[in-house]
Amino acid sequence: MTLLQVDGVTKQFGGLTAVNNVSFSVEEGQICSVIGPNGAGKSTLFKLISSFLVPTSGQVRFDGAQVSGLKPHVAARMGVVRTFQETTVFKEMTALENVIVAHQLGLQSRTLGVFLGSRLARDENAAIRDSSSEILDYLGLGHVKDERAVNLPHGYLRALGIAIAMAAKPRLLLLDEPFAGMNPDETNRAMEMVQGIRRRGITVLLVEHDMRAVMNISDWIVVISFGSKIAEGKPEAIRADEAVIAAYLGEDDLELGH
Ligand SMILES: Nc1ncnc2c1ncn2[C@@H]1O[C@H](COP(=O)(O)OP(=O)(O)OP(=O)(O)O)[C@@H](O)[C@H]1O
Repeated sequence: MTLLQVDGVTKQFGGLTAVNNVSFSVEEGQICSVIGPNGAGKSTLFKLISSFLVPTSGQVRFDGAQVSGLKPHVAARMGVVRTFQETTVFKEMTALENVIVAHQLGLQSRTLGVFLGSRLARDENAAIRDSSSEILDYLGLGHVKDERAVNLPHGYLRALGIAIAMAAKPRLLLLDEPFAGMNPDETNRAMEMVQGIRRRGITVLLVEHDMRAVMNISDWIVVISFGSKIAEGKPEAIRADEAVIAAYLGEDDLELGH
């Protein structure tokens, strides 16, 4: 079943067309990656899909409903959740407290805090704590859950950003360059984490520069260059695609996953 449909999406900034009539779809249960050289328009496309930018033309549909133009938190409530940058992690709080707060923020917007102080609220708080612990355990962060975020190494902080997004119970999780700045060990752990997220039944769309990681974990890859889609397909086909190879020529990290 098609979960996400990107339909002829274009974004112009003044005279510059950052994303040019891009269409593709993501099937439920897949890991789909959007890749492209520097400045190709990946970040812009990511923001268009996560409703942080409104397309100049075209639309994004999720589970049949239009999400482009909605406020990001409304799209999130529908199940389209993006990871949060490290800056939105509360550095002085522990990893567990961060995920609990993320759960509570979601809950607050649903119930307006009407249960506050009630027995139901206490039960709900216990459930939130359990669910938060479970997410951290699942993502391999169980042993650092009582560590303050400020003390966590880079890779763990990234994983915590994913844990925070998981608290919003996504159907589609959008990951913005999840492997950027990671060493090979961290990248391997992060790749396992993404596969684990999919095993939980969550569809994953990631935007990434790191070809190697993308080749290893993706079911489907969409390649953009200068704002336009130049190829899409399975990793083996993308690796051999001449337009893709040409687009990446001259990049420092030309690594088509070999
Ligand atoms: N808010 C904006 N205003 C004007 N131009 C923008 C804006 N955001 C992006 N651009 C331009 O759109 C083009 C695509 O940028 P974008 O950041 O989406 O590319 P990218 O593929 O994510 O690049 P990178 O891999 O370097 O992050 C670039 O030329 C960029 O300068």
